[in-house]
Amino acid sequence: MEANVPKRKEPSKALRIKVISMGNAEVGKSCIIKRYCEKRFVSKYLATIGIDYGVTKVQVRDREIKVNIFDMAGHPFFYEVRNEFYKDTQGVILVYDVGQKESFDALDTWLAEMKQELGPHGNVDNIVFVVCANKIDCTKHRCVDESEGRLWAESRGFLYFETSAQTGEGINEMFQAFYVSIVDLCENGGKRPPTNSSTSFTKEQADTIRRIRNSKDSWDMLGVKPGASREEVNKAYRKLAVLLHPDKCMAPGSEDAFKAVVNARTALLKSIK
Ligand SMILES: Nc1nc2c(ncn2[C@@H]2O[C@H](COP(=O)(O)OP(=O)(O)OP(=O)(O)O)[C@@H](O)[C@H]2O)c(=O)[nH]1
Repeated sequence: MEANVPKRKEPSKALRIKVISMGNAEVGKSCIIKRYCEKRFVSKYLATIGIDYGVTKVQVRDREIKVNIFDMAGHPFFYEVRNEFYKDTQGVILVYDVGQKESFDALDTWLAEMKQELGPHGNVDNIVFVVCANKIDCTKHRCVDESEGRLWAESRGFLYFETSAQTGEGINEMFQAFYVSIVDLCENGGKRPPTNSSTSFTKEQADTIRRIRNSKDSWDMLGVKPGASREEVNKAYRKLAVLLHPDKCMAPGSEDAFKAVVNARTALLKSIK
């Protein structure tokens, strides 16, 4: 007869993962990693030469994770060193400085560099990306706001966190969510699980909000030629209002974009005789 002894749960095998950091020089990649691993902040800038490497252990749910972190130098000079390290990566920490617009604009270039190095068979859909909007303690110099950063990240299915390596704000939360997503990915057969936010708005909505933000005047914002008729303005307005109405669109920045469109239409109708 079988003894009625509850089976002891086998501890899950430790998982080995590789993560890399990416982003322009001086945005705070090394400081974010140091803040998490060593609980300290280094105020003096010491440029990473090529690559820094470290190993750390973390616990996610009941699983032990051995993390190999490759902290990549952001300076273009180190491209030849970096390009060796993109392969076999499960997670990417993509960092920009909220006070430096170029570092935000460069995120696309970083993604392109990685895709190029992974080659035609490499698939970034099987990698967890977390975007860190870093240096949020420097409020006076901030020029990339939260909705802009969040929109960029979430429209690509990436995680987004506001961080300060200096104060520690957002750092633990960011790493925790990052590692949980990587474990989910590994347990999901290597496919990135959908984030809630990535499914709550469409690419068309995200692209439209970005276009509205970058428009140079009210005509441009509504997507009509200068001198367009009232009918053309109203038609363009209705299309945008349906797309961006706050009841229908959950994309970051949609409320501001909707208000801007309403104001643009009012201003144009006033000016058209
Ligand atoms: N105020 C503030 N300064 C920060 C923060 N994070 C990093 N810094 C400073 O920004 C500078 C650059 O930080 P690093 O972490 O070395 O930057 P990096 O992105 O690793 O740079 P590379 O190694 O050249 O790619 C240093 O002087 C840091 O002290 C932050 O959250 N707030």
